[in-house]
Amino acid sequence: MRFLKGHGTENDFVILPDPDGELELSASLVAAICDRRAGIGADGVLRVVRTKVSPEVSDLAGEAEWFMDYRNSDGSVAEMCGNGTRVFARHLVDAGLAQPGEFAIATRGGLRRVSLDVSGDVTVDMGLPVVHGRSVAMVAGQEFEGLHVDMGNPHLACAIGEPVVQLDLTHQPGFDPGVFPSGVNVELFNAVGPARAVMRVYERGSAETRACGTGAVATAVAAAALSGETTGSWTIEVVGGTLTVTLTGDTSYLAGPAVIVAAGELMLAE
Ligand SMILES: N[C@@H](CCC[C@H](N)C(=O)O)C(=O)O
Repeated sequence: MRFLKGHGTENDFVILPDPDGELELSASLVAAICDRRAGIGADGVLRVVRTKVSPEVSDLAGEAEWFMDYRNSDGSVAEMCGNGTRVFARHLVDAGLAQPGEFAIATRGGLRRVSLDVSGDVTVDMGLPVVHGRSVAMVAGQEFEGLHVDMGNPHLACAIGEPVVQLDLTHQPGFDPGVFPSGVNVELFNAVGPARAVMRVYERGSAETRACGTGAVATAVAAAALSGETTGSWTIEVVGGTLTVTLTGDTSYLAGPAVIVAAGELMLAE
């Protein structure tokens, strides 16, 4: 099986081209591929499959030729992945499967429009963030309150007082299962200046990652709310680089670099 490896601000993915949807991608195979010692190593897998042969999203086939089938590194399925969408778009263009410029990608969270610019940055229209109210996360024995933001997938973005670099994010934060019955991605951030935040994230299904695109948008929404704003452009510093989030009131955009770094043949099998 051919694979590629790519990342967006060091949120890294194994890309599996499977245009006709022939691959049986079990949770255990995904976990084996993402294993950083015994596999290739990644935060998740992006299966590249034609939308029309993907029953989950085949209704989107008229608008998007390709479906990003995203899996977390533990093999679980997620609705959306912002950085994954950007890396997926980069792969489609590099592989000649899409024209540079603007096009749509099908995800479980719906259609996402992407555009590539000459600098190499990829921007995704992430849709309108949906704010559900406040909830709490327990991180290393401390309780933090945050904003519950739905980006297609669930987020709890918490502004905290202590520097995020000092946090112990080794373990899955505690959360209210009544609020998040399918789990949650937890962002911890420091608002560090006008329209700028430093963020770390513990992702559902993947542990701490060096960036999370949907989490960056959730963080921008929570940081904007702190200063009574709902629109504007936010710089989100993540462990793996810098992302730009623009909130328009009607939708949100996520922009940043996305690169393919390797290609090869996968020897792992079920
Ligand atoms: N890294 C992603 C989010 C991936 C999915 C997430 N772990 C979930 O289970 O919802 C991003 O860049 O958005």
